[in-house]
Amino acid sequence: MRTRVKFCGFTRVEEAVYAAHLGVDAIGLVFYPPSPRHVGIDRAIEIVHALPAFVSVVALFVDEQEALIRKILEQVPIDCLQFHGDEAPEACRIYGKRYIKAVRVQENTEISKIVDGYRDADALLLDAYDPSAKGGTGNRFDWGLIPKSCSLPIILAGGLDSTNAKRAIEETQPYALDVSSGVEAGKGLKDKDKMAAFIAAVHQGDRTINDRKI
Ligand SMILES: O=C(O)c1ccccc1N[C@@H]1O[C@H](COP(=O)(O)O)[C@@H](O)[C@H]1O
Repeated sequence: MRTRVKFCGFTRVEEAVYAAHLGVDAIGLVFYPPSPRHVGIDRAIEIVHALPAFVSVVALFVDEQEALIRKILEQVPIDCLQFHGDEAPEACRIYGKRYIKAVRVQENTEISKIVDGYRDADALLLDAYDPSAKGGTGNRFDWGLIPKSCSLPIILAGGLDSTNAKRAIEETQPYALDVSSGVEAGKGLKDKDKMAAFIAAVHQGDRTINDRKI
């Protein structure tokens, strides 16, 4: 088993290429204008074209207009969509693309019920709820709220960094980890050392769970 990793919120070509060379599985581009990590179409194209093969590109949207999503998809080679707002299942599937539905988890969130509506999603991303922001907050949520079994692969997000990634894997065994703030030098600027430390922590977590299975 290997836990996949997505680093989200790149705004610079060089940092995305560095992440790819560290072995990240996916890089996220934030097409949400209020975010400090927001990228425009031209910069997104530059970043995607600089990446080596076998690195997936995920486009993150928050309750975005269909026309703008379609415009971005026409111009930027995107592998997967990440819907981080209150998008209904029908709104997520109309593009005919792989998609990830993000859920911002609170004490009373009925994760299993939500999954029923998004059965055709490729994964369910669980992030911390924050009333003042839609994501990328660096906040964690209670991992005890994650269902023990789920019909969709779970991507764990929210406040991850190199100090808790290993434990996150050991305790929740997700399909993937997604991190933004925890590998940054400042909002929208990735830190090479933090990215490398995060990947190393994921390898350690994977070793522990693989050893347990032997
Ligand atoms: O990164 C953002 O700015 C962002 C904005 C709006 C919605 C989601 C956003 N990012 C996603 O938030 C989670 C958690 O991020 P963090 O590691 O806690 O900073 C992650 O899935 C990002 O893809």
